[in-house]
Amino acid sequence: MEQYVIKGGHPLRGEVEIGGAKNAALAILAAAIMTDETVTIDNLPNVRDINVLLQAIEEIGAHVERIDVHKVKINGSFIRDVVVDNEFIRKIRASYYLIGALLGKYKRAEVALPGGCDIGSRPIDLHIKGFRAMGADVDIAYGHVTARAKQLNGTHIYLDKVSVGATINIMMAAAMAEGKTVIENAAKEPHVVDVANFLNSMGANIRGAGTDVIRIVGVEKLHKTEYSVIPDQIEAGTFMFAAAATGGDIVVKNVIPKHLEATSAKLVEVGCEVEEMDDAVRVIAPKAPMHLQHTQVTTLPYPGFPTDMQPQMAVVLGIAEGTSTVTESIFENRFKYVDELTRMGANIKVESNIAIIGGVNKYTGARVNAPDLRAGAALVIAGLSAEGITIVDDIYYIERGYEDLDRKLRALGASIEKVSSEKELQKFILKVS
Ligand SMILES: CC(=O)N[C@H]1[C@@H](OP(=O)(O)OP(=O)(O)OC[C@H]2O[C@@H](n3ccc(=O)[nH]c3=O)[C@H](O)[C@@H]2O)O[C@H](CO)[C@@H](O)[C@@H]1O
Ligand SMILES: C=C(OP(=O)(O)O)C(=O)O
Repeated sequence: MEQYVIKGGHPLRGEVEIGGAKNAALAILAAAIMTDETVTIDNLPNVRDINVLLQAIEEIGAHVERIDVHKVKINGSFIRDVVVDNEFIRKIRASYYLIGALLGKYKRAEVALPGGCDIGSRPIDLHIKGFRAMGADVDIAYGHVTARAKQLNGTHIYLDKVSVGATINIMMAAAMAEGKTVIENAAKEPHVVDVANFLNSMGANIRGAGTDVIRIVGVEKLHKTEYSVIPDQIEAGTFMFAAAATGGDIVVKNVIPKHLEATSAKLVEVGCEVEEMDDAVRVIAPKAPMHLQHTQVTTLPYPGFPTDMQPQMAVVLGIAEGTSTVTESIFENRFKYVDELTRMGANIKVESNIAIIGGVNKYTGARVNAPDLRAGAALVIAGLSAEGITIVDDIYYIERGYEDLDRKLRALGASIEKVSSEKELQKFILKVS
């Protein structure tokens, strides 16, 4: 089992390059099978979830050619099967996009129920409501979602909750349905816009992505394209908070600063300087962490503060002066890092969906478990700012969504190593002691 071992206390300095957005790339890879022509996708993050989805696409017959670790060519004309299931695909969330993609193209799909981080109950009722409204029969049995339609028809759908997954999934199916679909109360996240742009580059007719009403006129066929995925706002934000927690000064490159506005605003509230450039942001943190100031944050759909940044922000607030609150309004089980952080000296009380955080002077190193992807990243940040050695177990979760996190942090001056044995762990400890 691999672990991160971190010797805290080094302010991050220098430049870091951000990769492609995992949550955009996953949907785009699924959508790529909707044409029989070859699609080239660049700026993919080289992370576990992407590789799992590519394998699943290959297993149903699509040709996947790896140009390099960030670029693939996909040809969906060889697909012979619409049943998607293996032990890995069951663990990722974005498998659900294959329902929309296969249903749109072949009018039938059978896909294992999605997994993903255990951050709440995460139903897919809105996805199903959308497919049914387009005329599909949808059943869930034996751990599979089965959807079939003689013909998919455009429809008018109101999403009762703002859902990224349902918005994108319905948009994909509707791209090849008969007639016009209107999605109301749609999610506005940058990756929704990126998937719409990708589909449009294949000949789809989607308007309004990025607003809360998306209009799609179905087309009969989609065609080849070459596309580059947008930068990952969550990876970028994670580095920005890591700079804040360590009293650092970093330039985060290859980002779209507009996508980072909520994160930047919160960093300014806690006392950091944030400088926006064309495709980069610089974060300059106050030198001693306790010079950070308390604040309040509530997670909300975009353009609100992202739930995927909530644990990382909480770690920063844990070493800020005064009492802060973090309200999680999207997922009911996203405070699983609190017990771990408490073992590092944090003072956090959770009441319902609110974490009340009393700032402490510093964290102290401990052995902690990554309970999920972003909580794991948050514990790495805590380790970077802590006194002493922190060992983060279960980094499998972190690698679902971060490419080379340890290498990128080391390039910023952090003392962090990925180890896979007790011997390697002891060697690192000896080296840094
Ligand atoms: C692979 C991927 O892109 N994952 C992201 C996606 O997850 P995911 O697509 O699962 O999240 P949604 O935006 O759909 O969920 C938002 C809220 O709607 C609820 N809901 C959703 C669908 C549904 O059919 N019924 C329902 O009740 C969810 O339980 C949640 O409370 O968006 C989340 C919110 O930005 C992010 O945290 C995840 O990183
Ligand atoms: C929750 C996340 O991913 P998933 O939806 O794939 O579990 C995330 O990216 O933070």
